[in-house]
Amino acid sequence: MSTAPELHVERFADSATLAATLAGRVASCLRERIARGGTASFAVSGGRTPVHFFEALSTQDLPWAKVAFTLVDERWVRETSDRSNARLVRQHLLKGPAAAAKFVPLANDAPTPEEGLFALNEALEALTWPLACAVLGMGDDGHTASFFPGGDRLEEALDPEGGLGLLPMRAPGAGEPRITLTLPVLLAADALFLHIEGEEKRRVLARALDEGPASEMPVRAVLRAPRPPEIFWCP
Ligand SMILES: O=C(O)[C@H](O)[C@@H](O)[C@H](O)[C@H](O)COP(=O)(O)O
Repeated sequence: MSTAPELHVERFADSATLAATLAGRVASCLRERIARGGTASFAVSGGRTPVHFFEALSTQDLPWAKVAFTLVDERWVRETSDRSNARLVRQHLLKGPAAAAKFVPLANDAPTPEEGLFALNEALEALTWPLACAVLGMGDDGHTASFFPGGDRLEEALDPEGGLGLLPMRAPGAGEPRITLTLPVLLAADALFLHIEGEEKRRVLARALDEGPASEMPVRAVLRAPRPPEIFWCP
């Protein structure tokens, strides 16, 4: 895989080994922040990739009652939908020791993300900002979070000086309307991880590391940040 020199790619033999290591890293970030400030928060991505990681994280030995977390992004669907990232979190992460953490979902009963935004921003005040860490995923189209190619608010979401932490997003490849943390909020985290699995994602990452506009493959905005994410990959 060709990478810019400053990018650190950790390769693992399989998903279980990757999950255990990433869960340990996230737990260390949280412990460090709790030691400094008493509480800590993080954000995770949804999709299909993070199931093993969620399971591994849920068993970490942490003072979970001091932890609050949210999603990096969410599809604007009910939690009964199997497209709901909150549903995935409740099934695979918010259980065992981790059930003592506070989970702030990124969707509510409002008909649209625009109408739900105010209440979500209020709910997010329960988190400790900036985040101790955030774990991103990546789609085959080069999106990360809900930074989709062709996203109607992509420019705003990727603006390093943007004042908003949470934005609705609609895009041709996104399916439902989405809601997403913005780039500055993610980059402000103490640590940022990009978790990808499989040969296709490896090829997508290689393309993203080439020159080209971030609007075409928005994950580039993260990869080109002054402090890029640590990349976790397995076949
Ligand atoms: O809600 C979402 O879709 C995600 O948070 C999204 O950004 C995800 O990380 C990628 O689409 C990868 O998804 P997969 O893990 O399903 O490939």
